[in-house]
Amino acid sequence: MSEKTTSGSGGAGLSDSERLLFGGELAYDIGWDRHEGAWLRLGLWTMAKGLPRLVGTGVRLAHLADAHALRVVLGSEISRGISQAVGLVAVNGVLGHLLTDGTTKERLAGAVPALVVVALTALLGSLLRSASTAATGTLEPKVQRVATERYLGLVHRVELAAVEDDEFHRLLDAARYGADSARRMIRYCTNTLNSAISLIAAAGVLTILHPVLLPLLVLMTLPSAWSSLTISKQRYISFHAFVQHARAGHLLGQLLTQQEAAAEVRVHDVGPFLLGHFRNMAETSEREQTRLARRAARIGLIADGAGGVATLLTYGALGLLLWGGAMELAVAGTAVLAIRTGASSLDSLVLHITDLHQESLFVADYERLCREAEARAVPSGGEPLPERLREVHFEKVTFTYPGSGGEQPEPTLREVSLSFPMGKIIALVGENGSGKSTLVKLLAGLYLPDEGGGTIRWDDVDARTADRRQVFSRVALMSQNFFHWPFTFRVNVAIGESDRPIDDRAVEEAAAYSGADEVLAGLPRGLGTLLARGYRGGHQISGGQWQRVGIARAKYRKAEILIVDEPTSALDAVAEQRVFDQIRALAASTGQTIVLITHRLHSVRHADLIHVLKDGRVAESGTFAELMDEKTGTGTSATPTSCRPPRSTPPSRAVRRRPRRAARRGPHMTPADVLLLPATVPLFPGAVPLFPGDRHQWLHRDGAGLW
Ligand SMILES: Nc1ncnc2c1ncn2[C@@H]1O[C@H](COP(=O)(O)OP(=O)(O)OP(=O)(O)O)[C@@H](O)[C@H]1O
Repeated sequence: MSEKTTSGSGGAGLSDSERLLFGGELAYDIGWDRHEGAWLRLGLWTMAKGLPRLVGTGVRLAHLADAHALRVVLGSEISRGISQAVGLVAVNGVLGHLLTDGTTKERLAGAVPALVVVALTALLGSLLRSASTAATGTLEPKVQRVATERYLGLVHRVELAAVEDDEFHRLLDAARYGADSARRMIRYCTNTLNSAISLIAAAGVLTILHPVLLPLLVLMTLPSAWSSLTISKQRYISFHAFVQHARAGHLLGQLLTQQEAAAEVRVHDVGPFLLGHFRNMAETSEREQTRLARRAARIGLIADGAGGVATLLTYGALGLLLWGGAMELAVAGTAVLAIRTGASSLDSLVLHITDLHQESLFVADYERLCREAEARAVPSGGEPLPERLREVHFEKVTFTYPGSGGEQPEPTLREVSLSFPMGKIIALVGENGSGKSTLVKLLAGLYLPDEGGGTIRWDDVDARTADRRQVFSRVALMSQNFFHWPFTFRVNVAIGESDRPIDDRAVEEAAAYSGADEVLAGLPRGLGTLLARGYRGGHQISGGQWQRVGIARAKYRKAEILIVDEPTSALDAVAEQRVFDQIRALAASTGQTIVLITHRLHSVRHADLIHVLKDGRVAESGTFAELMDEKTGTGTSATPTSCRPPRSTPPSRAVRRRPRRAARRGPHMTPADVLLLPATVPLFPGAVPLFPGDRHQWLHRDGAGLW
C-alpha cells in the first residue's frame, strides 16, 4: 500500500492508514487534552508578562498548604540571590587585587579577604539551596493534598444535575490533573524564582560595574532565550506527533491480540490488513521523527549562530572598552563571569517558565472547577423537615433535564400531582421512559422541579426551601444502577449509613432482610470478602446477588422512605413478585415507607397505593383493585404495555445515553478507574496515556527515543 503523509498543524505526519482507520488523528476527547499545544501559541513577551501571575498562583497554593515552608523557600531563594551578587562583587575584588602592580605574594595577600568572601558566599549559597530544596520537597505533597482535598470536597457536594452535565465533566477531567500540576508548579516556581533572582543579581552587579554592561547582557542572552524556547516548542510538537502515532499503533497491536476480536481476525483474515497498516503507521512515525529532528537541529544551529554573533559583539564591546581605557581589566573579568551566569540563568528561566506555563493551564482549570463546584453545590441549611412526617406531596410538578433536547427541551415530568403517604407501600408503575426514576430522584431531593414548575411538599415544607441534607437523610435509595463499591461485603452494605461505626449485626440483619444472607454464606471470607474482580482476594458475585446486596444497603440505612427502583430488572415476573412480596412483608414490621418502581403492575398488586405514569404524567392512581375495576379505573394500567417483559431488552433512553457519555468522558469513569485514580494521573500533563484505560504506559514529552 502506498503511504502518503501530510504535515501541518493538527495533522502533522498523518498517514493514509490513520485517515482510513480512524478518519484522522487518534486524539482523545477528554478534558485535559484540550490544552494540547496551548502554550505553542505564546511568544517570549507574552510568557514574561504572565510570569508574575503564574508565580502568584503557585505562592498562593503554597501559602494555603504550609505558610512556614513557603517562607523558608522565599527567604532562601532571595538570600541566595543576594549572596550570589555579593560573591560576584567579591570576585571583582579578587581580580582587582590580582591584576594590580606588585609582587605575586603581595597581590595574593591583598586578594585574600575578597577570596574569603567568595568562599563564604559559595558556602552560604549551598546551604541556602539545600534549605530551599528541603522546604520545596515538604511543600509539594502538601500542596497536592490540599488541592486534591479541596476539589474532591467541593465536587462531591454539587447538584446531581452538574454531575450529569458533560461540560462540567470535561472540566472535572482537566481539573483532576490540576491538583498534580499544582504540586509540580511549586518546584517550577522555585526554579523560576531561583533563575530570575540569579539573573537579577548578575544584572545588578553588571550595572554597578559599568552601565554599558547591562545592554550587553541582554544582547547576548536574547538569542539564547529564543533558541531555548523554540527548541522546547519543537520538542513538544515532536512529542505530540509521536504520541499520536504510537497510540494508533498500540491500538492496532491490541486489536490483533484481543480476545474479543480474535474470531473475526481469523475468519475475516483481518490480521494482514491490520499488520500492514501498523507497519505503514510506524514508518510514517519514523519519517515524522526524522523530519522534526532535522528541523530541531536546524533551529539549534541558527540559534547557536545568533548566540555566537551576540557573544562576539559582547566580547568585542568589552575589548573596545578595555582598549579605550573606559574599563579596567578586573571589571572586564568580572563582567565576563556575570554575563555567563546571567545568560545561563536566562536560559533556565525560559525553560522553567515554559513548564510553569503548561502546568498553569491545568491549575487554571482546577480553579475554575472549584469556582463552578461552589456555585453548583447543593445549598446548605434551609427549613427543617417536620419531625413526624405525614406525606410528601407533588403538586403539578414539571421537570426538565438540563441540556436535554436542544433549544426547546421537552419536560420529562409534566404537571405531576401525587402523594406519598408515610408508612405505606406506594408503587410507581409505567412503561420504559415514562419518568418513574426521574420522579423518585425528585422525591429523594436529587433534583428540584423546574422554576415555576409546581412544588414538592414535605407536609408544609417546600422542597425548594427545605434543608436538602435533611431530605437526603430521610431517604434510602436503591436505584436501578446502584453502585457496586469495590469494597468488602460489609462496607458495601454499611456504606448506606457511612457516618456511624459499622455494626456487623445490623449488616447481617440487613442481609437477611434482602436475601443477601445466602450470598454472604457463600463468600470465602464472609463479611470481609472483597467484592471486586481483578484484585487479589476479590470475589465476583452475579447481577442478581448484587441486587440483594443493594437492597440490604438501602435497608441498613434505616431511612424513613425506602425507594426501590426496579431492583428486579434482571428477574422474571414471578421472581420479581416474590422479591416485592418479601419487601412488603418485612416493611409491615418496621412501618417504613416503601416506594417500589416497576413496569409490571401485577408485581405490586399488594401495594397500598399505585401511581401509574405515562409519558411523564400521572395516568391514574389507586389500589390495584381500583385500577383494575372497569368502573373506577381508566383501564390504562390494564393495557399490555404495563405488563411488558423485563426491561433487559430494550434499554431505556437513559440507559442508552450512559455508554455514550462514558465514552465521551474518556477512560477514567469506571469504578475501578476511580479507585485507581492516582495511578491514572500522568506524571505531568504533557504525559499522555498510550491507550485509554492504560494505567501503566505513559509517554513523556521528554521521552527517550524522541531526541
Ligand atoms: N440524566 C438524564 N438526562 C437527560 N434525560 C434523561 C436523564 N435520565 C433520564 N432521562 C430521560 O427521561 C425520560 C424518563 O426517564 P426515566 O429513567 O425517568 O424513566 P423510567 O420510567 O424510569 O424508565 P425505565 O423504566 O426505562 O427506567 C427518558 O426519556 C430518559 O431518556
